Amino acid sequence: TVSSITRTLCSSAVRNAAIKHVTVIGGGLMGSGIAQVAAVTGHSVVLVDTSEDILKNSAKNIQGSLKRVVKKKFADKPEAGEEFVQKVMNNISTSTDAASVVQKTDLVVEAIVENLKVKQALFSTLDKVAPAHTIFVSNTSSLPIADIASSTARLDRFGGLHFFNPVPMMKLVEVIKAAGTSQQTFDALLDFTKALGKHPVSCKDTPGFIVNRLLVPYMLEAVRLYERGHGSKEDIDVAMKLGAGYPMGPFELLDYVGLDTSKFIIDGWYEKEPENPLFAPSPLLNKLVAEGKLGKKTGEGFYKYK
Ligand SMILES: C[C@H](O)CC(=O)SCCNC(=O)CCNC(=O)[C@H](O)C(C)(C)COP(=O)(O)OP(=O)(O)OC[C@H]1O[C@@H](n2cnc3c(N)ncnc32)[C@H](O)[C@@H]1OP(=O)(O)O
Ligand SMILES: NC(=O)c1ccc[n+]([C@@H]2O[C@H](COP(=O)([O-])OP(=O)(O)OC[C@H]3O[C@@H](n4cnc5c(N)ncnc54)[C@H](O)[C@@H]3O)[C@@H](O)[C@H]2O)c1
Repeated sequence: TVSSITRTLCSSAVRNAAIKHVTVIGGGLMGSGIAQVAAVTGHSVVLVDTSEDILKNSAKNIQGSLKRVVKKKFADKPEAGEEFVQKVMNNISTSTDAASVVQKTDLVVEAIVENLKVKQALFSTLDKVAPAHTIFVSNTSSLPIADIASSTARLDRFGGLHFFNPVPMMKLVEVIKAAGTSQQTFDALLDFTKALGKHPVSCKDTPGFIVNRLLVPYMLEAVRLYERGHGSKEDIDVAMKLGAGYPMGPFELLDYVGLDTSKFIIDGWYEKEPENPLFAPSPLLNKLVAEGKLGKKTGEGFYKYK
């Protein structure tokens, strides 16, 4: 029955775990996925964003993604599938006021815009109102965890959890131990990652951790290859899919990740290491972002959608 499946998903691991209640800040691409996965695995989740309209859209996206999962899992039992979606959605509430909801939370996962000052301002506010035991993590793609944590007085209870897009499908989570992160916090984050059904890898607090330090320069090299006229976008994408076994080509993946997020990442690294040719800005990427063509999420990036 659906209850037994839900019971299996919401395993006793969650009942005994240190992290039961999770606040996810940012209901965009990543925050919605993180909230979904935490809710599916039996955690109580509050999803926070800046407006009710955005949160309505986040809930719609989570429901859409759950329906894709259910279509397979409950192929011959659509009613049980509906019940499952409802149960998961019941584990998620929403709010536009982070400070008022963190009072009961064990973990705050931040997935807002990739901007150090904005992230610091958020954590500095939350640090004053969250309970002492609450662990803070950022899902940042490229910023040093220690720089974000410096806005708080809980360096030992601050770390990184870097998820991958689309969160419900991607098995990896990079767990980042910054200079101040305590072993107890790091262990709790490893346990939480496993309770989500994900595979953790341990990372140092270095630019791009593991995946993005390799993936982002690769994607930018593809844009530069295209800018030089050495291949069409379509051919470069097909080449990397059929010749290197990647599920998406670099242009498809840039559109999927978001061109604004990709630009934030590369600009930040360029500022720190302007002599590194792998971090050089791309005129084409900058132009698309200036035109509001941010990829799949806005209907157009390197390609058109819809
Ligand atoms: C920059 C950041 O800091 C870090 C990052 O996140 S970098 C980006 C990392 N992500 C990647 O590299 C993604 C690469 N792409 C992929 O792995 C795959 O293309 C993909 C899993 C996204 C989609 O798979 P693909 O076979 O191409 O397409 P599709 O047939 O639509 O989907 C495959 C399955 O995934 C499911 N799926 C895809 N997206 C989903 C979602 N958001 N929710 C639920 N299910 C989803 C589909 O239902 C489908 O299931 P089925 O095969 O059993 O029917
Ligand atoms: N897109 C990816 O593939 C990916 C993968 C891993 C990590 N990340 C990182 O995750 C974070 C979020 O990325 P995304 O792709 O989900 O972005 P997104 O633009 O889809 O969503 C960000 C959300 O945060 C909200 N927000 C902004 N400021 C806020 C605030 N002060 N309080 C509450 N909500 C606020 C926005 O309204 C928006 O809904 C970034 O740090 C990004 O680098 C992105």
